[in-house]
Amino acid sequence: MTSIGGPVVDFRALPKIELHAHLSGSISRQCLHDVWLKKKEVGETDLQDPLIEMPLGKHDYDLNTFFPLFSKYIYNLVNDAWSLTFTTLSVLRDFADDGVVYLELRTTPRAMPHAGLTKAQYVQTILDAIATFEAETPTPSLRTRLILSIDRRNTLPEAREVLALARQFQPHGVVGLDLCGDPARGGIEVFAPVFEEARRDVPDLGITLHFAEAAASGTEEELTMLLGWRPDRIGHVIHVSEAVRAAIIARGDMGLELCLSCNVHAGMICGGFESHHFGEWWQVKETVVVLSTDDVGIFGSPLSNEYALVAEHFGLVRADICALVRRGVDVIFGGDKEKQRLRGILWSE
Ligand SMILES: CNc1ncnc2c1ncn2[C@@H]1O[C@H](COP(=O)(O)O)[C@@H](O)[C@H]1O
Repeated sequence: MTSIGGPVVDFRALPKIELHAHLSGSISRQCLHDVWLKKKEVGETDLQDPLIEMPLGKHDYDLNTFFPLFSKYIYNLVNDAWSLTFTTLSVLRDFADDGVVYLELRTTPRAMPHAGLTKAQYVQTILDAIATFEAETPTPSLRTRLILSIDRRNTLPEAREVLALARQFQPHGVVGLDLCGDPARGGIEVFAPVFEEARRDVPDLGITLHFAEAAASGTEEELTMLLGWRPDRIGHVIHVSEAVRAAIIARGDMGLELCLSCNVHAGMICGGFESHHFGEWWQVKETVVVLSTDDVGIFGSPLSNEYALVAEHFGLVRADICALVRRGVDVIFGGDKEKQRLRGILWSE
């Protein structure tokens, strides 16, 4: 709650939309611990307790220590249909409890050979968990859609497979395609044909790209190429030159998924919250800023807290906060009907 410059805002009660949340990074440590306990009981894991691996309260993972959390730990723990369903349901519950009413969850399709799960079954399992969650909630206010991610480490055939899965599952709740992964990994120009095909052949599939997250992925050459793939939204948007900034503005109505806590805790920007580039963008009329959590399980800041942070550090008052949330609706991938539903739910003032 805050009373800065106007009536108090209960940020948790404030209905919010979340457009940039990675499934595996959104799992709470307690939930990972519960999975671990269950697997330990039946002798299915030799992994260390997640609460030791990632102690509660530790959020200062930088880009070197962050990515291995997935490849070396979380992917080895969440490695079958049961744990995938269990963790997905827990993530949905956490977002709903935090007042999120529309969620675009993103994930990299991952085969689980040890459990006999293909990438298609991985996607299907998550969509089933979303359907179960919506069916079990008496008056479901949270609606969830899925974005499939291409990881920068993927090969071209793997990237093509992600697009094929997105097309296959589009009628069942997949609404977009993402490019994510370690920004230190170069060579992403190989994915150009995949994103070009998506834009050309599946125009109603949204495209969002991790953009200028690190100096290595913030070269003029890479960013010009990424803008050439005609994304609807871009994420992080940190290392941008004046020329790229102008190109983003000139595009008009580009969604900017900004993740304050992630960027500050991971040391991706210089300085604290008050120096975050949210301050440079949120009043730019030609773009649409959407606050996002990125990986709430790792960085520990739910979406309600991201709103509290911008109120505290950038002086947004209640009317600004409500306008910021409402504006985000323009760039969701969930279609006009969902936009209409959201406009009826979100606070006007
Ligand atoms: C700094 N923030 C970030 N930047 C880039 N990629 C990120 C990320 N946070 C998460 N991921 C990507 O999402 C995967 C985990 O979720 P899923 O298994 O796909 O659900 C990570 O392996 C990484 O590739």
